[in-house]
Amino acid sequence: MDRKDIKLFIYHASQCDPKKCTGKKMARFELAKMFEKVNRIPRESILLDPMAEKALSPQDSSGKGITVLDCSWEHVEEVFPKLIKLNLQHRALPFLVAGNPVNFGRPFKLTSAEAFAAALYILGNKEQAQAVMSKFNWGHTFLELNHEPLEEYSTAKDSKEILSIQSEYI
Ligand SMILES: C[S@@+](CC[C@H](N)C(=O)[O-])C[C@H]1O[C@@H](n2cnc3c(N)ncnc32)[C@H](O)[C@@H]1O
Repeated sequence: MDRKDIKLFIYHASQCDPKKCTGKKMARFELAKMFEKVNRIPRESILLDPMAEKALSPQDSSGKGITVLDCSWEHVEEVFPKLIKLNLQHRALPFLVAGNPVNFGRPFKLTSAEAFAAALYILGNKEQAQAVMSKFNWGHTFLELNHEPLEEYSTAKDSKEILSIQSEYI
């Protein structure tokens, strides 16, 4: 059993199709708190940022929660740099492949829900990761496809070791 659920936050940039948005669905199920103002992002939370220099590892402190930026992939390069001045822990997820039908099999390009599940798994909250994925009919596929790397990442001691494990998969 997970020690304690990690708080999940979504900064929603209102750029996606609300019917397909995985962040909105998580908020509907009360699995994450969603807001549309940058200043609501909890300071010192982990921001899942695909362009971050540092990879997420079990060493990271999740006490202030995990934040995902739910925006269109076309805008990530302009939106993330605007958040640099906030006091957040920017972290990239290591090599994992998408299990959702839109980007199936594509490395690194995960939905918000997959990004949360991956981060929770790496940080040791495997049951919470499964609870997030259980709301999506392709959710089990994401966890099955990535079972081996996720298990390995969850035993890494730091970000450097995460990169060394990742190199076995790339
Ligand atoms: C760009 S949005 C796209 C959301 C999509 N429209 C949906 O319905 O889920 C996905 C977000 O998940 C997180 N994310 C996805 N892949 C990631 C990765 N490889 N590393 C870090 N964060 C990632 C980021 O916060 C990113 O902004």
